[in-house]
Amino acid sequence: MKFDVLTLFPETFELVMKESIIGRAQEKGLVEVNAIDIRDYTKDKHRKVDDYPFGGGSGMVMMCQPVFDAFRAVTQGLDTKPRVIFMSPQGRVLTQKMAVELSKEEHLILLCGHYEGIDERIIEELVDEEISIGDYVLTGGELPAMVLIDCVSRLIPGVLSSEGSFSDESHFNGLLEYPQYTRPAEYEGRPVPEILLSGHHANIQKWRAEQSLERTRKKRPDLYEEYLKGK
Ligand SMILES: CN1CCN(C(=O)c2nonc2N)CC1
Repeated sequence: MKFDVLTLFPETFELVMKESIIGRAQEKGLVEVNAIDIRDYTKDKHRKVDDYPFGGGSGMVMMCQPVFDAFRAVTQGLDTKPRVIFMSPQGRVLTQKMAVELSKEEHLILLCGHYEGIDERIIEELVDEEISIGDYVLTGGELPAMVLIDCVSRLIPGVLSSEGSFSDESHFNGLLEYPQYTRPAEYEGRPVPEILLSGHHANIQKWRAEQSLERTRKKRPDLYEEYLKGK
């Protein structure tokens, strides 16, 4: 899986994407994350990439030319145009289901905006889909892009140490994950549920399924309703 990220802050990615699971996935050749500096493609002698919005208003808007040329550099010579995702508060909010869908792609281009936004002609011409990580406003698209790369990459076979790692996780099956405990069996008078010490795997699995249902019902009734509909 290849992610080409068009950004004004490539160093942010290099720092975060070489760590932990994503870093190891890159070392294994399972994932490739390329941060492309949009500023390298400006034709302006002052390396300008933004300008004042037509019609007035506060803030600056990212200009077409550097983004179009960065896109062309990344897609030059490709037989097919990769799916282009613009990280935007106006997009569909990212869910695990969308992450599973995206993990089936071979190559994604993620466009990170900054300032007040980007020239609409970029979205009309280059963007296939806008994706948001939540209904709040961030400074730029870099953190949302890293969130997307993280939740998609961990679904790629071989990235997580054991494939079962994510099948019990929250949202994998539409429910929240059961409670987790580790040693000691009692901490300051607080015991671990007996069932987990029983070694009876069938009973443990049953208890965990019940816990997932119950905590989803309590913490996320919206997900619980969806889950019941799907049954
Ligand atoms: C131009 N810039 C505006 C702010 N922004 C977001 O708030 C955002 N992106 O993805 N989910 C979000 N929420 C990113 C893009």
